[in-house]
Amino acid sequence: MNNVKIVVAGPRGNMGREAVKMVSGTESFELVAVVDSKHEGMSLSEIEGFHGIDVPVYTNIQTCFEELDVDVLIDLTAPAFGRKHMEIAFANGVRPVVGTTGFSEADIAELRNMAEQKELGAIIAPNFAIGAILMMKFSQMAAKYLPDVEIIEQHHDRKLDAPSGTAVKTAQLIAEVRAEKAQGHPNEKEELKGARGADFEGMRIHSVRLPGLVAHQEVIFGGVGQTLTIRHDSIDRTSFMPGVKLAVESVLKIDTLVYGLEHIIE
Ligand SMILES: NC(=O)C1=CN([C@@H]2O[C@H](COP(=O)(O)OP(=O)(O)OC[C@H]3O[C@@H](n4cnc5c(N)ncnc54)[C@H](O)[C@@H]3O)[C@@H](O)[C@H]2O)C=CC1
Ligand SMILES: O=C(O)C1=N[C@H](C(=O)O)C[C@H](O)C1
Repeated sequence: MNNVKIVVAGPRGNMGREAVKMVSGTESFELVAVVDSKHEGMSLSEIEGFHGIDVPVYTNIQTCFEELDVDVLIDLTAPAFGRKHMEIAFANGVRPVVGTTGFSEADIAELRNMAEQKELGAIIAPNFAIGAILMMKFSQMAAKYLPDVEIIEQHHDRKLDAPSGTAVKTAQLIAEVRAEKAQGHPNEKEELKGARGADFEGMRIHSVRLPGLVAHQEVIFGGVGQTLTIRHDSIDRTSFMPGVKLAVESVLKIDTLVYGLEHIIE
């Protein structure tokens, strides 16, 4: 089989840098270009940290797809651009693997329709780390028995979206096995707005943003006389790369949109 021809959008970001490294270091993958918010017309090799990676930089993703033969787009940009990039990828017959967070349930349903109309695979994965996928799956298992649950996610202070995509996905998975449930005292009152966090079908989600953090989440269950805490920590962004690689390999074999890597990892 020929090498998978890949474009990475967001190459200078925390995740994009790791993805460029992973793609360049994978024998069966070929990095054909990057899409950046600046540096149009340059070679990636001219940008600090990318010595020897001689591929063109595009600022217009449509032009990139028109000029090059591309199989897969890896999008690691910002919530405002993920959806647009996916639509342009579908229009050009390119399969998107998207780690960018901030998609609504309506976005995902609409994008799934587009993927199916074009018979193209697409993967949106709020978290590519295997440990995080297990944290979500274990949380879904625990919620059947301990339905009172709160989520505390902690991230670096450059993160644009809150709550994190992982926290939302965790709450969605728990909601599949738990009826909507008000938690806390029925007469509780927030003396300071936001003190009880965001409300997802009664589950509270709390977002911490601090320098020094990478990506961490605790799912805390409370029962009579006991608590259970399921915690995952990404202490380095290399934790996400095996999942990105698996998603690229998997997206070539499907013709719909898959939301969440738990559907790919058996
Ligand atoms: N699914 C997962 O496992 C993970 C997902 N993420 C998500 O990935 C996204 C990126 O995260 P980071 O790398 O930490 O952010 P970052 O801010 O370090 O990097 C984003 C990069 O995208 C570039 N960019 C912005 N708009 C662009 C556009 N229109 N075209 C091309 N490039 C553009 C920026 O210049 C920046 O270099 C976020 O949405 C984050 O939540 C982050 C870590 C893991
Ligand atoms: O922005 C990040 O850093 C991360 N974003 C993803 C999310 O929103 O869940 C995945 C991981 O938590 C890191």
